[in-house]
Amino acid sequence: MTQIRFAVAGARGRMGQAVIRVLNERELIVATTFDKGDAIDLSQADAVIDFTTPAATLALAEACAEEGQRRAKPLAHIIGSTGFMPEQIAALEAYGSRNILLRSGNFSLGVNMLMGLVRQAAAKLGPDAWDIEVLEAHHKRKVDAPSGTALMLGDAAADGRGVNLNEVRVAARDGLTGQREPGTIGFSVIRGGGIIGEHSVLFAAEDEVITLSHSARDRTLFARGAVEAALWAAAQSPGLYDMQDVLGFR
Ligand SMILES: NC(=O)C1=CN([C@@H]2O[C@H](COP(=O)(O)OP(=O)(O)OC[C@H]3O[C@@H](n4cnc5c(N)ncnc54)[C@H](OP(=O)(O)O)[C@@H]3O)[C@@H](O)[C@H]2O)C=CC1
Ligand SMILES: O=C(O)C1=N[C@H](C(=O)O)C[C@H](O)C1
Repeated sequence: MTQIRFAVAGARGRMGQAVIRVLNERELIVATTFDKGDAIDLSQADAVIDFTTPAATLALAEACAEEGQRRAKPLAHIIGSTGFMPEQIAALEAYGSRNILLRSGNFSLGVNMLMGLVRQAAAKLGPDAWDIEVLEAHHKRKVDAPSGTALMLGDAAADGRGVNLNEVRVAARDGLTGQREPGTIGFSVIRGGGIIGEHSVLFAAEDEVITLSHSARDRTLFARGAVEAALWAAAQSPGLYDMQDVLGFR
């Protein structure tokens, strides 16, 4: 089998550096790396690993599609960037007809496993007795909130209850908020120091609380998952995929 050639976007960033380390450790081919302001040349790459920003990811999706037109096999675009607005997600997903597009707010096995547990718990613990709250904590340099992972966990909880997260989401509380509305899913955010990524989903009833949580100890974890995802994606057809597909959890 021919070896997959990788491009790394956001190469000087925290995740870009971790991805390059993992690719080198695994003796995989790093064909090109680029950052903000660099020209994007994907002519030697089969898969692009992208931990940048929503705007950079959208531009890269277009570059992948244009490069894909020049060859028989489309490019795999592995997207770890978070903080997308709904209209940006729609624009990005349109590239699923031209690129192999795999996006996840968290590439760890643990969080993807947790999503299934949260969905299952939310399906059993109804809104009359159980309130769902998602808590997350990250380092002080993170620029988006709630985290992509928190939103994935919120989505899993909403899915378990058969509702749309956008219709039940409470993003912030401050001042005279009034009592909690039954059926809502609240999000709380902490930013500080070097915290890699802490996520919990609380199911709170009158007399008991269940907490399902995940703690990331090293961001290499996400880089390893993204490289696995890219190796998997390179063998797929154009379409929209996520880490649940890679792990066979769907
Ligand atoms: N899905 C997952 O498992 C994970 C997702 N993330 C997400 O990944 C993203 C990046 O995180 P992190 O590495 O910590 O952030 P950093 O700020 O450390 O890195 C982002 C990098 O992207 C670069 N960049 C910005 N714009 C462009 C552009 N137009 N083209 C190419 N590169 C560009 C930045 O360059 P410059 O500094 O010059 O602007 C920077 O080097 C965030 O959205 C974060 O939430 C993080 C960890 C895990
Ligand atoms: O910005 C980060 O650092 C992280 N971002 C992702 C997110 O938004 O969920 C994943 C991880 O928690 C680290």
